[in-house]
Amino acid sequence: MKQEVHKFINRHQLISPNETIIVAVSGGPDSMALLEFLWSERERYHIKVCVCHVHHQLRGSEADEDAKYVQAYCEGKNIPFYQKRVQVKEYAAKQQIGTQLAARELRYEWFSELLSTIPNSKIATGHHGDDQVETMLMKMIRGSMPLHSFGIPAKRELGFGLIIRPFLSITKEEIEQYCKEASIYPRYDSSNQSQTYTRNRVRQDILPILKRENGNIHIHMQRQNEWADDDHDFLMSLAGEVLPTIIIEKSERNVTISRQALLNVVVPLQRRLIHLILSYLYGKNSPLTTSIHIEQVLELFNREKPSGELHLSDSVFVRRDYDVCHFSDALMKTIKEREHVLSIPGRIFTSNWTMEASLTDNNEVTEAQNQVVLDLDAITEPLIVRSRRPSDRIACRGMEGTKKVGRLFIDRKIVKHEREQWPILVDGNGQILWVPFLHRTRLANVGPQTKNKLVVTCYRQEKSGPNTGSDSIIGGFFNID
Ligand SMILES: Nc1ncnc2c1ncn2[C@@H]1O[C@H](COP(=O)(O)OP(=O)(O)OP(=O)(O)O)[C@@H](O)[C@H]1O
Repeated sequence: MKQEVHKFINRHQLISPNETIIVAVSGGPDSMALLEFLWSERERYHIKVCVCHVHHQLRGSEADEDAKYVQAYCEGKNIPFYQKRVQVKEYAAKQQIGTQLAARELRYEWFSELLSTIPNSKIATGHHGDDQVETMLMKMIRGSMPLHSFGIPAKRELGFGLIIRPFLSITKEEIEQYCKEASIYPRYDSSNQSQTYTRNRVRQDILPILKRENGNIHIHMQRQNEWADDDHDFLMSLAGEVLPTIIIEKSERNVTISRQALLNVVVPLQRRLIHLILSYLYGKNSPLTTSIHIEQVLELFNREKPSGELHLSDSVFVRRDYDVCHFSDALMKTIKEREHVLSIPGRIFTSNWTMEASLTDNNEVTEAQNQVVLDLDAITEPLIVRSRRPSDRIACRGMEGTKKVGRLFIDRKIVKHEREQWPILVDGNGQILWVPFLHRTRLANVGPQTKNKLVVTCYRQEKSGPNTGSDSIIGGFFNID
């Protein structure tokens, strides 16, 4: 096991002489093993080792015991120990994110602070090969793959420093064995056993089957990651060279390109060119630069219809006028606030949700909380998606007369700020067809007379933190892990 780790550290040049490695230790087996490993090998690498521990104040006395355990271990070996208490619950409520994500964001924020205060330092975490497999599987399941590798990177930038993961080439089992041999008796986090979190379901149900098929799956996935990154770097450098040849006009907030010039290059370069443009306009880590958005833009450019629009968010806009395509957020200012035309087929993204429309002849398609099925010929096109207005009323199915949309929100106890962002589907006459998850109109029902069956689906976009796959979209408004 030790040899594997040394090989991995050298291959990825994770550690350099005279550095201080700040080991992020939860008290669990992975980070305790990492601490023991780096501490015992500190002379070999000519490094200083210290420890940081975050007290999340989430698991009552269990968390107090974790902190005491790590501190006592460090005192026993004279390892410098840093600890910080963070208010996860308050932060999660303020940011409207899950506690797991809130804990992670606060942890990484402090890691970043430590990197700026401790000179020549790096943070090391205990992520291992099984974590790698789980992460990649989860991203594949959610469909949130970026263009580059989608696993945990062996090293990446964090604030002004680097975070490294020396254990990615070994398994959890090897770590447990190492702990035993080194007489380390780590703490076990009871929430790791819970089936509540998607990761734990992947860990407990899917991973064992894959490992039974091939115990080296973590190595194969790690290799896949590394190759994907090499390919991506190469393709990105090519895309950088091609970019000026497709641009017609560029300003701080707009990019205009030639569609034909884009479509003349191979598809992997097309994807990266769009990625470069979106990153230029909206920032490298913007959730608008994911494979899903890129796919949508390419779909718009490849359609038979010579013109069309795509709304990637409330303020981000792509428009095709024959061969000239505009990427802009300034253009949106001229459009009526928060009103979007939903093409059929088509999809609209905002920072919070995705609405998707298509025609189907599948008789199995049914309505669900996040899906409505309508007779297209009974409504006036175009379909419009917009936020609510005070005078909005809907002719709810199963009810007489009309009901105020505001009342629907109140009845379902939807909080005020969510109401403002809730998508509402309206037809060309301004008739409300659907308030996703709440009510549909009693009009435009599908029946034997229906020739064109329209399906509209609404997805809530998950909010996530840095490098957790901030691009993921999940099906279901309330399904946030
Ligand atoms: N409370 C914490 N304080 C410091 N570092 C932490 C803390 N929680 C997690 N980490 C770091 O992040 C890594 C991954 O976190 P995760 O919660 O996935 O841990 P884990 O797989 O249960 O690992 P461990 O066995 O080390 O707890 C850990 O190995 C550790 O390096």
